[in-house]
Amino acid sequence: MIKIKDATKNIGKKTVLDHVNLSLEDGKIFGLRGRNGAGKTMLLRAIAGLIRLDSGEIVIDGQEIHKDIDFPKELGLLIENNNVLPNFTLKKNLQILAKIKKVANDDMIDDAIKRVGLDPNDKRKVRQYSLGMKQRAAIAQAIFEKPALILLDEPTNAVDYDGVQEMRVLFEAEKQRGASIILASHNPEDLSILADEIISMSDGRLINEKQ
Ligand SMILES: Nc1ncnc2c1ncn2[C@@H]1O[C@H](COP(=O)(O)OP(=O)(O)OP(=O)(O)O)[C@@H](O)[C@H]1O
Repeated sequence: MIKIKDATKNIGKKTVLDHVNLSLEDGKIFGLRGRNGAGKTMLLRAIAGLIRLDSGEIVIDGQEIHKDIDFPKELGLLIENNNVLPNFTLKKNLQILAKIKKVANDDMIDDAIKRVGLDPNDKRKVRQYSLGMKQRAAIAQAIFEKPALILLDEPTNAVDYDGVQEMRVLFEAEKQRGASIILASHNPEDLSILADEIISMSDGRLINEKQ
C-alpha cells in the first residue's frame, strides 16, 4: 500500500508536485497520464526516493521514504534515460545488480531477458542494441527481481508494434504475480487496456483526486 500525503516539491520557482494526495492499493496497475511537464516523472521519482519532497510524505507499507527507508524495499524502476550500463551485455548488467540484493539467480535473469523478447546469450553490449531493444532491456532490468512495486515511465517508447503487445502481456503477468505497477504513458491504448485506475495530472496536481 502506498500512501501519498500532501506531497509538494518546488524546483526553483516552479511547483512541480502540488499537494498530491493518493492511496494506491497493492496488486493493481495505475495508469498515470498528463501533458508534457505535468509532473508524472516527478511523482515517480518521489515514490522511488530519488527526490526529497519539500513537504508531505510518501509511506510504503507503513514505512516513510527518507525517514524509515531511503527507497522502497522491493522496487523495479524504469525512468527516463534507462540506466542499463551500455558497455556490458544485458545479462552482465543484471548479474551485477543481482549481486547487490541477492534475490535473482541466473535462471531468473535468463527468464526476464527472454520475457522481453531478447536473447540471454546475445554477446552484444547494450550500446550496440537498437533503441527499442534498449527499452526492452530496461524493462527486463525493472522486472527481473520480481519486485513488489514497479514504476514505469513511458516503458513502450520506441518499442515496435508486436513488442508493445508483448510488453502489455508481460505487465499484466507481473500484476497477476501480485506486483503493483504505476505506468506513466502518453499511449491512451496502453492506459485503457492495462490500467485498473487512471491518475491524471496537470501542473503538478492531481485531477480527479483519489484518496
Ligand atoms: N531537473 C529539473 N530542473 C528543473 N525543473 C525540472 C527538472 N526536471 C523536471 N522539471 C520540471 O518539472 C515539471 C514536471 O516535469 P516531469 O518530468 O515530471 O513531467 P512529465 O509529466 O513526466 O512530462 P513528460 O510527459 O514530458 O515526460 C516540468 O515543469 C519540468 O520542467
